[in-house]
Amino acid sequence: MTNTQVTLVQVDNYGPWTVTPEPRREVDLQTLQSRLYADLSQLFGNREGYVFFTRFDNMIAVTNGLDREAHALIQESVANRYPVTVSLGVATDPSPAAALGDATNQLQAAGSAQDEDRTQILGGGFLAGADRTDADVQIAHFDVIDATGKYTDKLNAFDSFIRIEQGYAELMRHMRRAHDSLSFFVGGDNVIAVCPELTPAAYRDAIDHVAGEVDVDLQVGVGRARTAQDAGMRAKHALEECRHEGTAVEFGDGSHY
Ligand SMILES: Nc1nc2c(ncn2[C@@H]2O[C@H](COP(=O)(O)OP(=O)(O)OP(=O)(O)O)[C@@H](O)[C@H]2O)c(=O)[nH]1
Repeated sequence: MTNTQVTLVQVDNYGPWTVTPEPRREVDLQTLQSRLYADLSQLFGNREGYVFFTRFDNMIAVTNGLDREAHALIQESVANRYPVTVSLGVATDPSPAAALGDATNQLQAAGSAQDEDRTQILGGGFLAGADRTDADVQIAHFDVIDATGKYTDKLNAFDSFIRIEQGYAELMRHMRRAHDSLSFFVGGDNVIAVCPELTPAAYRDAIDHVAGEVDVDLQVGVGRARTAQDAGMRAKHALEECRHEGTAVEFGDGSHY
């Protein structure tokens, strides 16, 4: 069974800050948001975690291996570097969607995202070292088949973007509803999904669903490991197998579909 530790990162009281004392320049907000994401990617990444930008004011991380102390250090580092602080809600569950639900409850129970007195919350449960296994995290790396030939080299950049985003929107909804998974666009034509223990048939179902609904063809490599980064790297190698073998689903352990 998987056991995913998920951390919800929420920028404290960000909405009011963006308009106080008057609306701040959008370019400055974009710069702050992308730099904060870059720093968090390194801070979590140096400790074998993954973080996804989602809405920027809320980001979602897979943090197996990061204990309370590591989270507190990340929080302190952000507070020292930025004019904003972050709250962190943490939870573990075999289902990534359920873990995120519990992590979210930690912050919602402490107050509103726009409560000026609710800052730097660090709440929740961490996966104890003794309970960790080499199969706690399952990550799927999806990619659009021949996005360059079908879209990038044929359509203008915005229409290519629409196609890719449609594929992503359909995939993320389906993976959330049918398979309790959290899927994140990571750039280009790539989506990384954090999943419970799913079979090759479940991934085949997701690929067929997206092809049927929005006519975007996907392939996926799946990896399983102790940490997000190891699972993610295995997924990338499995995706290379898809490319070489012409298969739609590869698990890296030889099972494919
Ligand atoms: N974040 C991320 N982006 C990637 C990765 N690999 C490729 N990309 C992005 O995806 C774009 C398309 O690259 P590919 O997926 O290799 O190209 P493709 O034309 O779809 O070819 P096939 O995937 O072999 O069918 C690149 O320009 C990158 O932006 C990856 O591992 N991670």
